Amino acid sequence: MAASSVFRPGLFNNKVAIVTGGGTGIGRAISNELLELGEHRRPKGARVPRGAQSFKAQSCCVVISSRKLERLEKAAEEMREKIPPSSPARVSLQPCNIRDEDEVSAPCRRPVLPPPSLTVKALVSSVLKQFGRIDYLVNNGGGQFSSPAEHISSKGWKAVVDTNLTGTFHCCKEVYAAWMKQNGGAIVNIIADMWKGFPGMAHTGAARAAVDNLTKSLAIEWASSGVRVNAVAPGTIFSKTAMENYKELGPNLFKRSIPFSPAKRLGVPEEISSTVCFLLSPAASYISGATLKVDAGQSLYRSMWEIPDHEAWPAAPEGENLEALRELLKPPSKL
Ligand SMILES: CCC/C=C/C(=O)SCCNC(=O)CCNC(=O)[C@H](O)C(C)(C)COP(=O)([O-])OP(=O)([O-])OC[C@H]1O[C@@H](n2cnc3c(N)ncnc32)[C@H](O)[C@@H]1OP(=O)([O-])[O-]
Ligand SMILES: NC(=O)C1=CN([C@@H]2O[C@H](COP(=O)(O)OP(=O)(O)OC[C@H]3O[C@@H](n4cnc5c(N)ncnc54)[C@H](OP(=O)(O)O)[C@@H]3O)[C@@H](O)[C@H]2O)C=CC1
Repeated sequence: MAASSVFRPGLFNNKVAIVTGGGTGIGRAISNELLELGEHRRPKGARVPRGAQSFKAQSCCVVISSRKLERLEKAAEEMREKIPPSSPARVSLQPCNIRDEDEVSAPCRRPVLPPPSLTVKALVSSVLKQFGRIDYLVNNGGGQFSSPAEHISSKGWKAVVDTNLTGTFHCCKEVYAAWMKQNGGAIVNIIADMWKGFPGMAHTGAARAAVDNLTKSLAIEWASSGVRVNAVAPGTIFSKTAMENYKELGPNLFKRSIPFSPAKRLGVPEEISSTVCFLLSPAASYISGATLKVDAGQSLYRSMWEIPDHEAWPAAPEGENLEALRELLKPPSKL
């Protein structure tokens, strides 16, 4: 049988992608997949086939972007080391805080070292200057902290909503205005398993549900420009960086999540990146406005939030049904 028609050699050749949060965790796996650096695609012990084409096939220019320059530099260097000399794949980095839409800090005219942190507008214009096109946008940069809703400060709420909802909107809007409106393209938004609410992370649940809805609106508004907009909702996905975000709570938070997955294991970023690349690829040419859950069924299963036993609930209305229920719940009479 011929090689997979979904990820055939050269699928992403000459395309340009922006991956926010592209230097760590899920974003790193997406970037690797687009650059075809994914060792995981090769079964253990399998020999590289003659010509080795299939393993550097999805050569693409990937711009990884997030706030922390050092992280980006390290990630870009590691990725570059893996790109075979014969491959046209390129990785470029650009610090940017997706919360900043406009040219608050104007980009420098001459290249400077280190690159300045750009606003979203400046990021998009810099990528267009450098590569001349933007075929794909992956809105993966984001996150949150864990807290009961009653303890989330207004500043904390805004930080999470600004990052995950407004940041995603900024990136979609700017890439559309500056390139995709005239030239088409594909956008994938990373959201979360917030289908049963997100107790313990209410801010992110609200922001991600909003992005799910935004995905649908943009899919329709931008269809006539040939822009497809989809989302991916991951289950609990382990990476060191994701865990470290929760500081000392991290290890326990991720370990504790295992029984709540029908798979009885956590996912890894490479199990998300394949779906994202599918949605970007021509294999998904008839898919828009969709959110794909990549969670082993977690969203259909148990919630991690424990509700303690309590008697605070409003009483049920009196009547024969309540009487029967009381009868059922009566402790068995002693003989
Ligand atoms: C396991 C489950 C599934 C996993 C899902 C994942 O997504 S894994 C992937 C996980 N990866 C990520 O999540 C990566 C990205 N995540 C982040 O960068 C942060 O989580 C962020 C989104 C809050 C932004 O943070 P930032 O530093 O840029 O924002 P800032 O400095 O502007 O702060 C604003 C305000 O927010 C508040 N506040 C902040 N932290 C806490 C806290 N721990 N506690 C309480 N409150 C907190 C605080 O009020 C603070 O102001 P203050 O009181 O200090 O004046
Ligand atoms: N891991 C999981 O279980 C799940 C993850 N997700 C989501 O998937 C995405 C990737 O997470 P994951 O890889 O797991 O965790 P990471 O913590 O490794 O990734 C988060 C990335 O987002 C970047 N980022 C955060 N804030 C901003 C910002 N304001 N502007 C630009 N970039 C930003 C971070 O880089 P920097 O700090 O340099 O800015 C980092 O690269 C996130 O949106 C996350 O919430 C959703 C569901 C589950």
